[in-house]
Amino acid sequence: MSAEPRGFSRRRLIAGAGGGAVVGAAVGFAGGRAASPAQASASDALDLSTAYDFYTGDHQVGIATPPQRHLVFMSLDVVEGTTAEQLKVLFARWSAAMATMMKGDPVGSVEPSRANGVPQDTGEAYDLSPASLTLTLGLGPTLFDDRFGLAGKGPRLLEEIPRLPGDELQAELCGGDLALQACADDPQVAYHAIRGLTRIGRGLVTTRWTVLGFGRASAGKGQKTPRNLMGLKDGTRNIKTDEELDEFVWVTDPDEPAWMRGGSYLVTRKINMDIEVWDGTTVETQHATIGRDKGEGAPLSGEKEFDTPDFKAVRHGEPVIDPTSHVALAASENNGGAKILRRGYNFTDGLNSLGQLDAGLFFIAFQKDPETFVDLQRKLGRVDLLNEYIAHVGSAIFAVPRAPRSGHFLAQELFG
Ligand SMILES: C=CC1=C(C)c2cc3[nH]c(cc4nc(cc5[nH]c(cc1n2)c(C)c5CCC(=O)O)C(CCC(=O)O)=C4C)c(C)c3C=C
Ligand SMILES: [Fe+2]
Repeated sequence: MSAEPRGFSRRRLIAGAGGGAVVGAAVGFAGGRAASPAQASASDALDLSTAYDFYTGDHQVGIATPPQRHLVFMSLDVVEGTTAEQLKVLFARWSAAMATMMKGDPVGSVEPSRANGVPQDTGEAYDLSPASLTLTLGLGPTLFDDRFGLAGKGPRLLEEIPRLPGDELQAELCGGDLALQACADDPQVAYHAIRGLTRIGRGLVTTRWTVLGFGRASAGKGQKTPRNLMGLKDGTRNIKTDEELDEFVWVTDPDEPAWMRGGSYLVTRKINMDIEVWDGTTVETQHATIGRDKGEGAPLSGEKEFDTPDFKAVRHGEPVIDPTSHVALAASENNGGAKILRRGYNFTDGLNSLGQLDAGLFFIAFQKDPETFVDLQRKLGRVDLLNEYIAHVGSAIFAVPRAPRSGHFLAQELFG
């Protein structure tokens, strides 16, 4: 793990949304193996006093960190005419502010002593706990074009994601010179952090697109598997061990720039769900589409959530797990052993122009080689049964530098 939380106070230990186990006890899943909501247990509890350290060693926080409940993700563009020197100062100021806010502290005065003073910190997180806030910086491929004196200095594998099968991308939801990811167990803490960082960048960066995420749709080490907006457990077979992180997530290539070694490549996909259509399908169709059942989250070839799927199992002459189901296509067994770290969130933008629920999965994946994602999505985009119910509308890639040493700042070596 890249960071151990500091401080643990029972005082602030609270149950998860809805009060957890007891409240949900009457709810169950039709269609077979019933989930017991009583499983919503202590592992679901939050400790809002938890604070992560920004200077964590090799890896930035917000990657291997067990996913928090809320996300604010902001893509930004750098203003034309900005110099590398100005970007250097911005990264230094951002790094200092990130470290401060992750401790739960304001970035300067909330209430200036002079009546005509402008507050340095906007104040909406003033009395709130750190709430496990993590702040993560990413650098997009366009940062390394010829506008800012950084051409030729980008990471080796940082290239725009190519057009992929089934893409319905909207330009205004794609790309960006820079990305800021804030994750926290209190949405206001995450929002305050992004607001503060964009304020520090005023005049140098402009906002491009943003996503507010909730209900973490992925599981980290020791976490109960959450559900996405299709009601499916998401993250069961996610990367969870340090060995897998070393093998699939952290950049180790000695030919990569020093500031990238220990970093990773972040891919985002804003994926709309056709929720009304999904909600009108039988549970049997839903199971077949994903290749797992809904209540327990077990592979259709097994009984329990963590049973290893048997993609060769046959019943009445038919494969038990459809080869075009989502998990059959995505599983590492069927992709030469390749794995990615998923760290996505559910999102909603309210209603679309037709009055339908505008919601879906803000998919986030970290990997040492972006080609792993591209290969997977090329396959999924062609034949995944899930495609009937989803549309990829946003896409971006960012290089995530390694964590800075104490007293240094993010991507410092980039500026010579
Ligand atoms: C290109 C990568 C992937 C995209 C895009 C993606 C979208 C997507 N996924 C779900 C729901 C589930 N995915 C599950 C497993 C799973 N998904 C991917 C990759 C992408 N998903 C992988 C690599 C895996 C693991 C496969 C395996 O090893 O078995 C699951 C099952 C539970 C789990 O293991 O996490 C669900 C459910 C949605 C709804 C979605 C787009 C909206
Ligand atoms: Fe998936």
